[in-house]
Amino acid sequence: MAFVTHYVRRGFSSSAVRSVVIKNVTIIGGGLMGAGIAQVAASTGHSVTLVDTSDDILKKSVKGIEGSVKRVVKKKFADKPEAGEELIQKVLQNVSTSTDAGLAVRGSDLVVEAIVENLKIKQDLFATLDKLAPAHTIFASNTSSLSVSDIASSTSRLDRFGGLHFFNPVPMMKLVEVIGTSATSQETFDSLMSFSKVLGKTPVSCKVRFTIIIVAVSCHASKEDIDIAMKLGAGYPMGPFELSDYVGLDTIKFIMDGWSAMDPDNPLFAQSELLNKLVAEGKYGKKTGEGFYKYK
Ligand SMILES: CCCCCCC[C@H](O)CC(=O)SCCNC(=O)CCNC(=O)[C@H](O)C(C)(C)COP(=O)([O-])OP(=O)([O-])OC[C@H]1O[C@@H](n2cnc3c(N)ncnc32)[C@H](O)[C@@H]1OP(=O)([O-])[O-]
Ligand SMILES: NC(=O)c1ccc[n+]([C@@H]2O[C@H](COP(=O)([O-])OP(=O)(O)OC[C@H]3O[C@@H](n4cnc5c(N)ncnc54)[C@H](O)[C@@H]3O)[C@@H](O)[C@H]2O)c1
Repeated sequence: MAFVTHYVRRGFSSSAVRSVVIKNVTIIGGGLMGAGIAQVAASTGHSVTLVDTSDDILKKSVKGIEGSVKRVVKKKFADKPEAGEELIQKVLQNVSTSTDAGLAVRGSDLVVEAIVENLKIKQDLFATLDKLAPAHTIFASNTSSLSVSDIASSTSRLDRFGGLHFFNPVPMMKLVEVIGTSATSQETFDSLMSFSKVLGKTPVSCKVRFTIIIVAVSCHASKEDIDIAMKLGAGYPMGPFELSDYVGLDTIKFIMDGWSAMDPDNPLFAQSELLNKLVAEGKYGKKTGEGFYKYK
């Protein structure tokens, strides 16, 4: 099923409407976020290629997608199990996997990157893909904290580059931040907004930083008290420590290190000994079974 995204070029009448058909989506990075983005794209009829560095990781990604779709179906199709099973199969049929990003992007209309939160690695990936993807292909990064302009700077398609910042867990969170750089064309920005809506998300074009997590990690009250206080006092569904374990302490450390490198004198970005210790011990949170909290 192809989704035609109509847009009006800036300054042209609607008769000049050009359409971008977003049907084939390549997602690079099959971790927490990439697998979730692949799931919602496949669930809305897109043909998805999920790329990661090994078949073992991709097998785990697809297993995670299947488990997540089953959780959604269990609720949505409680009284129609056959229809639910049909949806599960349909979603899985829409997802193919590859360890060759260069090959995968050859047929893509949109490439969404959700790899490790490291600027150089993202830039190197996009520089390679820029030479192999078709001219019309839009590139988007799911980065939490890096400048989309900096990431885009390694490519020649600055007008067809933006940010698509999904929130974790992707199947449940409606919010998507669509980031346009000063070079992003209106067509690209509109296409990313329309694509997010087709996924059933609510796109906004702004940047929200998670200061709450930074402040909490530097607090000296117990993690349990802080989490309880934020849930019961501020209505958060998860406290900052619980959320950090959910996001991944490795990712949070990448973000903190990036911000402290950009703004070394800002006390908000001072190194956290506790966070550094946990990451050094491989305790990344829910994804490794232990972070600030232990998981069964
Ligand atoms: C230093 C700077 C740090 C920056 C950090 C990076 C920030 C990043 O860039 C932005 C973010 O993402 S920030 C992060 C932003 N994100 C947040 O802030 C998240 C805040 N947390 C929440 O919104 C809720 O706790 C959850 C929705 C996660 C869980 O819901 P809950 O009610 O608390 O508890 P529940 O019992 O678990 O689930 C109930 C039902 O929901 C369904 N379901 C759940 N997960 C599912 C999945 N993955 N798939 C499918 N379905 C899923 C399922 O039906 C389940 O029922 P079941 O019978 O168990 O199958
Ligand atoms: N975790 C969150 O809550 C969250 C939320 C929003 C945005 N983000 C952003 O999304 C991105 C991914 O975060 P995550 O939590 O999914 O990380 P993750 O560690 O769970 O997954 C990253 C995946 O990328 C793969 N990868 C790394 N380099 C690669 C390459 N060159 N080619 C292909 N695959 C590669 C890794 O093998 C891994 O499977 C980061 O930029 C992060 O800032 C994370």
